[in-house]
Amino acid sequence: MKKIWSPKDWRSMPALHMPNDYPDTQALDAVESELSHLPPLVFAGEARRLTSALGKVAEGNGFLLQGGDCAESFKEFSADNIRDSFRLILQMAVILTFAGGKPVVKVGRIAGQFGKPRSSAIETIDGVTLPSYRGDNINGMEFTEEARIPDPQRLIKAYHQSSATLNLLRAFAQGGYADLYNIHKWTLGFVSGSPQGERYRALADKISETLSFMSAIGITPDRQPEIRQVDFFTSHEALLLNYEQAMTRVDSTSGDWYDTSAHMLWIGERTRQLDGAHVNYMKGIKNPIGVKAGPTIEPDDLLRLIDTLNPEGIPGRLTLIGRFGSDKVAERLPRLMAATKKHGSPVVWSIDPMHGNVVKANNGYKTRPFDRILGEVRSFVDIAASEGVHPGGMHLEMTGQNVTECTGGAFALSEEDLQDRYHTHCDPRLNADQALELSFLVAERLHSLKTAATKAA
Ligand SMILES: O=C[C@H](O)[C@H](O)COP(=O)(O)O
Ligand SMILES: C=C(OP(=O)(O)O)C(=O)O
Ligand SMILES: [Mn+2]
Repeated sequence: MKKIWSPKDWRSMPALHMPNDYPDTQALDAVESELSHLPPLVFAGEARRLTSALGKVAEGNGFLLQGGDCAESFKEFSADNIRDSFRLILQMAVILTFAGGKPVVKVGRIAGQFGKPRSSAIETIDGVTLPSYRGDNINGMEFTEEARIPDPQRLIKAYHQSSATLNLLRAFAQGGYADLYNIHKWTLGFVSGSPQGERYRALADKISETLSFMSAIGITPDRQPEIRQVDFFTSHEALLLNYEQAMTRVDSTSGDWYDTSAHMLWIGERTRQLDGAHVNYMKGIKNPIGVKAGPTIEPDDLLRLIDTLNPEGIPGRLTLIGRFGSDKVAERLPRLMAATKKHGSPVVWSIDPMHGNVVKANNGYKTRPFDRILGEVRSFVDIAASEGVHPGGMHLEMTGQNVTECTGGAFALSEEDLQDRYHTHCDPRLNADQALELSFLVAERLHSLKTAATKAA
């Protein structure tokens, strides 16, 4: 008889990258119990709506834009930061929708993206060695012995920050801010004078003209509420399975298990072992899920993951997030796409051009050159076209703030510039200007693909 899945089954399996050095395990148990009684952050019906939107992407009728911080933090938590990330995603979505002529599904790496898997468990500075920082929901970033001790109360704080973040996002998405008639107002302060700001303004002018035309022929917001509001979804890496387990609830309408900590969850590159705890947990929840696929994955491994995570072949259930590096994508991706196409189970193919393109600058900063990021996305689009697969999405680490963390872009940020505003708690993010530039360049590629397909038809 088939064993019935339970949200705690993962506990008997190898769980990589989970902290096992909480000094007080009873305090951790108490926190997990407290979390399991706190209200859900998202509802099953919303997660199902995202699955269905992603199902359309899997069919080739849409594009997934997923992005946000590498690691959210307690320190950078503010209404302005949330607004800036939200409007950056809206702007990017407008650019991509206009070029592709297809709906853009908007998913933030936000309201729960705290825990980080690290390459090394320890960090040494000036001869002092301490445990690595692992995300604000585990320990503190300051380089002191005390800060680096895991504290379970941080999970509670992260829950409440996620809840407040979601509350504001829902208000922005549904309460008028995302109204397409506001399209000019979304321009971020520091971007407004840049080449990308100019380009965005020209696009916004065109859209405003279109809205006036639509209104003149009777297509008004009271008839088409989509003009006034957007669907915006949240996501994070399902790394801390004790937190995810505590947020897992049975949906009363379907009787299915949902992880109510976010609409979409994904499995990281370091925790996608077929017989590991993370895959076991993720196969039982009904949310739409993603899995990162890096340069070491072979087609057979990927097909086994697809069969395990989406045995019923539900469209929109599974997103594959490639992250190879601009120098490896051409060698690794074609055979993976060919294999998933032949296999036939529906997937969304997305690209994360961030995690395979990390370099260490001469001054020690961890950075990512804009050209490599762009290069990986362009290769992804071209490879998908030649394999007959839909280039379904893009997964980015970015912020609405004017940071200097990735080199290059229209302002040609140099390695020396990195020290000016390097604020990330983990990996370097695209700033708003770089993210808009990338969107325009990717949009051009998607547009020429669309034009070529129309001509061939
Ligand atoms: O975000 C992804 C990983 O957590 C991150 O790239 C790890 O960084 P590290 O190599 O500095 O540990
Ligand atoms: C940890 C991450 O990436 P990956 O699992 O692809 O290394 C991440 O997306 O922050
Ligand atoms: Mn990262």
